[in-house]
Amino acid sequence: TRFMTGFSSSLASVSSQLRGVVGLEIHAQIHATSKLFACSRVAFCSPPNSSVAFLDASLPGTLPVLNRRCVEAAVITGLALNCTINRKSLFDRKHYFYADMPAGYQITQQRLPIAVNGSLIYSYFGGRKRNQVLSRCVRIKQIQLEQDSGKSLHDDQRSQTLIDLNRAGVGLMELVMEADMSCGDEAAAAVRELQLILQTLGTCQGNMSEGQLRVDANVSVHCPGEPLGVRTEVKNINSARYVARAIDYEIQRQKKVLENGGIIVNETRAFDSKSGFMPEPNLPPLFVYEDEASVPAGVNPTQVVMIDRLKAELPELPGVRRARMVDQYKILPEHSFTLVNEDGLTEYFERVVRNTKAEPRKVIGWVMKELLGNLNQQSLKLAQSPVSPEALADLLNVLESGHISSSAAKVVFQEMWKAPEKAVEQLVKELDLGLVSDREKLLKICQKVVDTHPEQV
Ligand SMILES: Nc1ncnc2c1ncn2[C@@H]1O[C@H](COP(=O)(O)OP(=O)(O)OP(=O)(O)O)[C@@H](O)[C@H]1O
Ligand SMILES: [Mg+2]
Ligand SMILES: [Mg+2]
Repeated sequence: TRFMTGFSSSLASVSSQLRGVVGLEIHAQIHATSKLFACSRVAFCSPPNSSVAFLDASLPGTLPVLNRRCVEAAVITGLALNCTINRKSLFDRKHYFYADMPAGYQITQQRLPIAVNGSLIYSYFGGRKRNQVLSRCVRIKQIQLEQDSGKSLHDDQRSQTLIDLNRAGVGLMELVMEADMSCGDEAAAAVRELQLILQTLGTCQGNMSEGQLRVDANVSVHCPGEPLGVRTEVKNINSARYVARAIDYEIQRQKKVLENGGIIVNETRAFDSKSGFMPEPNLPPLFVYEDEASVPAGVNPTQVVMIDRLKAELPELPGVRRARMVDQYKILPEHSFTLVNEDGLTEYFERVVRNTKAEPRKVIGWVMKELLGNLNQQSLKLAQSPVSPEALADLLNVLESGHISSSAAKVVFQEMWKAPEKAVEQLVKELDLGLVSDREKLLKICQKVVDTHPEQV
């Protein structure tokens, strides 16, 4: 008995030291009109098998032709994630047998991927009360180009499996992250930040529920300072919330298994088997060039991917934009997150600021409270707002000039929402909300109040 007690208490103390370790692999469908190696369209809601090139169906005699747009998307994404772009990368075949992969292999980049050694900086609300903005960094091991598979559709009534090849051959970027995270919240925040970056770049539409962004979570537990534990893999998670839940569940499960003296088994399916790679014989090495000067003679510079050109066209990334908002307009970091998360909201805010004398810090209050409040209440998108940034700026100018009080301005805003065709001045007049500044008039009003209230006087 004494032995058993001692044994279980030492296991319990091991368990309390155990920490989760998380590494993500993320598949992002490249936003392009055609597929990675064929001219068939990338179509999301079209009828099954209506967008299938001979290559997608693996007809004999077909050969892959690389889509330049997909390479550019991977390079742009790599640049935005601080990666080194490999001037030369290679394609490989990964063999496995699945009904929705008619060739029996996937073309991917196993040996030498297009981008390596990057990083993703993300923030999340943590701390005891979850009200602290914590900043983290996860290393990106690599970004590889590869083909998506088709889809198997199971018809239970007829007990049949049907194949839809519309998705077969769509370009994917697989982003492999190092196992730098430790819980579901971190992973979910990293996925959200990546989603925002991809959407800003336009390299992936990032709609998770439509499968445009799919997450595989690798999870293990270990005691800090000791080697990493055996990982298990939860595949194809299609929402950031599920990423957090699946990971936290898996960390708890593994802790319990170890606590009860069990071992973690590497649960990777046959689909992932490491065997079965070979160099793709139908595709030459992929070269990208630094600038025009580095393009070899005889190669048409309009037909190649040039890094300096893509770099010059990179948009302002979410992290940079948030920092600029805080710095330039002296707004709260929380508000900078809201501005960047809502499509077009930064532009709206900046347009108001440009057109008004009101301080940016005042403007942000109106945008966060009145504008977003009304939009949320009516489940409207920003683009559907009846009040334009210029109209809000007009209102704030009238408020600044002292013609109306701030509570009256709020009433006017609600009226503008209902009647966007009316100008601010007109509404102020109609509602009789203007502040009286005529001394004579004010005296008369005061005298009348005094005269009619002798007792109080
Ligand atoms: N002990 C560990 N605990 C948690 N995550 C880990 C651990 N070891 C590796 N990982 C993560 O597992 C992932 C491995 O991905 P990688 O693509 O290299 O291989 P794979 O999962 O075997 O291949 P596939 O692409 O077929 O799934 C990386 O995101 C890495 O960070
Ligand atoms: Mg992988
Ligand atoms: Mg994996």
